[in-house]
Amino acid sequence: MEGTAGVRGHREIDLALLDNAETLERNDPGGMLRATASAGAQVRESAALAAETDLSSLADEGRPRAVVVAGVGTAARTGDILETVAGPRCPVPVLAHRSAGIPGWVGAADVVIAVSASGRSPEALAAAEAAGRRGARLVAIGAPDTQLHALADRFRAPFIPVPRRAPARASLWGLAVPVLLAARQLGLVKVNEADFAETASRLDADADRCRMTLESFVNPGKSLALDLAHSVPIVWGSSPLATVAARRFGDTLSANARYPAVAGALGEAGRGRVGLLDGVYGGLAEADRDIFADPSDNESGGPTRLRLVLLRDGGLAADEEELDGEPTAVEERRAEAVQELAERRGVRVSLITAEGGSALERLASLVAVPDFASIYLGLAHGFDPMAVPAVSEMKELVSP
Ligand SMILES: O=P(O)(O)OC[C@H]1O[C@](O)(CO)[C@@H](O)[C@@H]1O
Repeated sequence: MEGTAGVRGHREIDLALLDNAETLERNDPGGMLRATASAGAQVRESAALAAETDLSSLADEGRPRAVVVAGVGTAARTGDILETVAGPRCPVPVLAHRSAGIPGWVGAADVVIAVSASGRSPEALAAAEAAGRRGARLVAIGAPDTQLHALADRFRAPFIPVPRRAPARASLWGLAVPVLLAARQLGLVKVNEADFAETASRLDADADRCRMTLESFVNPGKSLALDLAHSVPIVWGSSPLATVAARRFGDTLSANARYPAVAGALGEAGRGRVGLLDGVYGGLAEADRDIFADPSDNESGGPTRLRLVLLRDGGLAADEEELDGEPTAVEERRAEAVQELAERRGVRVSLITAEGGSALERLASLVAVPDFASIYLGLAHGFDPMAVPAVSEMKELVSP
């Protein structure tokens, strides 16, 4: 056993590196920061490309029985986004399906949205193939001139092109917008042009606040990265929408920063995982913290500690949602409670509160800064945030 594959970077973070734009640029040869900063542009570009695609056949047979968004990784996250933006009033079930093919019950009454940034994930391809064979309505979304595109053509299904940006996780917004537009065509989600425009502006503004030339103390992406340095991040979302953002942060922390993270819904966590706060990395690790130490100094020599990242929806959810979903007040009380629990145990908390009017814009406001934080955290450890050796090796090992 060799045991050194994938070993790059350094265990201790390099604080100086974060404020050196030239080094940041050099250590990000693939341009992950730039690709992430294009989120707002992706929203505009995808909205325009989707508008050029004839989606009328999707609505021909009326409202479907269910919608399956099929893909893996970032592609599947677009299904979570659709589910949360459609909200509790969505008249049909929306399912993000992450394994190859589609569930056995899917048939002619359903719609399958097959998503793959590369246009060749086996999961999306198998889903498109199965949907076509079973007579389900199909729409495919991803890189043009790919296997997925060819499958859509074969089944005479609409294909919405999303120009390729490697890797897929840098294309979240470019992929999510066509999924929402396909669902809008089916009458399942209320999202309008103003929502897209405001979301794009929000993403632009956050990218500007997180730009590499801006120093850590005024750059929310860099300061969140510093908050998380040498910790085990626990990312909880206060609402279903914030939970999608929390899971997205779990994805990017793993891939860009190579940090383990526990990510999910605070409601669920409150019945079990919140116990982590009492444990070896929680209260026990905090018990012997030097109370005079600089709180911004994540001492690398000390014990590994939890860092709670709480993503709060901010009580902005439309009142009408309360009729069907969980009352906002309950979510807010829970968010207050977990902050209190953390404080009692000395566990540090990073808080991000959603801003904006529409669900999509609020989601963007919870995703943008964490996206940058994951990249800065990886860069501070000397990792190339774009090229992840374990992911490439995994692909090689499983390919036939
Ligand atoms: O649908 P795609 O573009 O092939 O990507 C699916 C997933 O596979 C990966 O590329 C990793 O293998 C992820 O980054 C991505 O989310």
